[in-house]
Amino acid sequence: MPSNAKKVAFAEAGERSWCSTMELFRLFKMQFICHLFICYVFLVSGLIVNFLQLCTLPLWAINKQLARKVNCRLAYCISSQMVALLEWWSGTECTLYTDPESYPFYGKENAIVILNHNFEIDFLCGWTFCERFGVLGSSKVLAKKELAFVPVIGWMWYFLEIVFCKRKWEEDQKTVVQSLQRLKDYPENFWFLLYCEGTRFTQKKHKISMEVAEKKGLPKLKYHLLPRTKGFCVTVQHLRGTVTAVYDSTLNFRNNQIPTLLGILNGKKYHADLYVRRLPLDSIPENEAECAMWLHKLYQEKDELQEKYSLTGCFPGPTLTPPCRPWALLNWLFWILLLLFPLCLLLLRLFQSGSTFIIFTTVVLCFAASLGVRWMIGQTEINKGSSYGNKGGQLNNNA
Ligand SMILES: CC/C=C\C/C=C\C/C=C\C/C=C\C/C=C\C/C=C\CCC(=O)SCCNC(=O)CCNC(=O)[C@H](O)C(C)(C)COP(=O)(O)OP(=O)(O)OC[C@H]1O[C@@H](n2cnc3c(N)ncnc32)[C@H](O)[C@@H]1OP(=O)(O)O
Ligand SMILES: CCCCCCCCCCCCCCCC(=O)OC[C@@H](O)COP(=O)(O)O
Repeated sequence: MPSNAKKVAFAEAGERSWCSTMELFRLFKMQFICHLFICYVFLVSGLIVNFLQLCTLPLWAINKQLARKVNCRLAYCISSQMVALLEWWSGTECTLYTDPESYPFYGKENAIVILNHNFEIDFLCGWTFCERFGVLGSSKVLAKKELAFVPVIGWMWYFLEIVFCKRKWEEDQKTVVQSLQRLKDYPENFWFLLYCEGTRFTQKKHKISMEVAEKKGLPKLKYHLLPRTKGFCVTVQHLRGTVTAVYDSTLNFRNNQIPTLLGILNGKKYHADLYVRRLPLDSIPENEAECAMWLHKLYQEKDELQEKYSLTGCFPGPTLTPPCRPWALLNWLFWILLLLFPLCLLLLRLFQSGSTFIIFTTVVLCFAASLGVRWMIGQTEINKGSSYGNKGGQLNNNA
């Protein structure tokens, strides 16, 4: 055989074996036992971190800023596991569309991030960008109160000084303002995420919110719910001087993909596109009514941008994607290695004991833990979402 033909045959054989290895790996990622192990690592490491966070309580009294910094690092240990799952396990790609003048500011200043709320994993894509710009441990959000009770993540948020709301303004006003005031001397750069639509997009919620828009004489939106302005205005008012810009962000997935956390766990690869526009905070009116109108106008512009994306399949402007960093993966590997040994030891002891009762109890415990994680994943599922926004024209229509 001529040497060129040999080289081609060799390359083809190499490619075939690479493809079958990848196929095997794809099948491996879909196995329940893998998911069980990932969930075990997440739960046990998460509870260890929650416990360590609890241990930092006395430090708050002695050195508050140090306690906050320690808690940012501890929180990173949990949230970066989910980022590693997205980036390294599922191989999901995230492309950033933004202008080169704004790029150097990302991760170097405090900012309010406004994001559309259509996807079950939009928070996770947000976290990925936080990770790439080095603000994952300190990232904040105006979150619904129900999430504070989710083990691991919700408990971690308590120590991160996340702002919670009941989505009942009369009850929220005081606590939200107090929580925002506390962030004024935060020792780390942070991004404060606001889903101004207040709930995930569903056809029903969209129809109702457009009826509200009509009543208010506001233009109808095709791709967004009508934004709730109170949270945004109060955040701008109380973080003025602390935060320097608003990042108007719009997220989409290529080829009309509908990503889910279960899909990520099964190793399914998605491609996210994020468009970010940096708007200096000084450009936002101080007056509350004007600030609310500013937000409505922003959502009208966001809607036009979505229309362009749905027609062309991409956002306008250059892409400047920050590279994937190894730290999330290294943190995950650290916990895997740390927790693999006690698991093996436990299983060995279990089978050595030969006790049907102990084996049965362990199986029941594993089943209960996997149900627990399934419930946590359920928190991200839109069809299990709240009924907030399902009734129009009322001030308080929480689930
Ligand atoms: C370079 C890279 C850049 C970016 C990277 C991207 C992101 C990364 C950033 C950070 C990541 C950080 C963390 C992420 C991790 C996890 C996050 C996960 C989830 C948490 C998210 C949530 O929980 S969302 C739900 C909670 N949050 C919110 O609701 C926020 C928005 N809401 C508000 O601001 C509200 O105002 C409020 C909650 C403060 C109060 O709500 P309430 O309903 O009580 O009062 P409102 O006054 O707002 O509403 C009444 C007015 O609304 C009118 N109305 C009535 N019905 C409707 C309807 N169906 N639709 C619209 N409007 C309606 C009503 O008429 C009232 O009108 P008024 O004129 O009287 O005001
Ligand atoms: C490696 C990890 C594998 C294990 C996975 C465990 C997953 C736990 C994830 C819990 C994170 C919960 C965050 C959910 C955020 C969210 O999407 O909230 C929805 C709200 O905005 C709006 O709620 P709604 O009004 O119901 O639309």
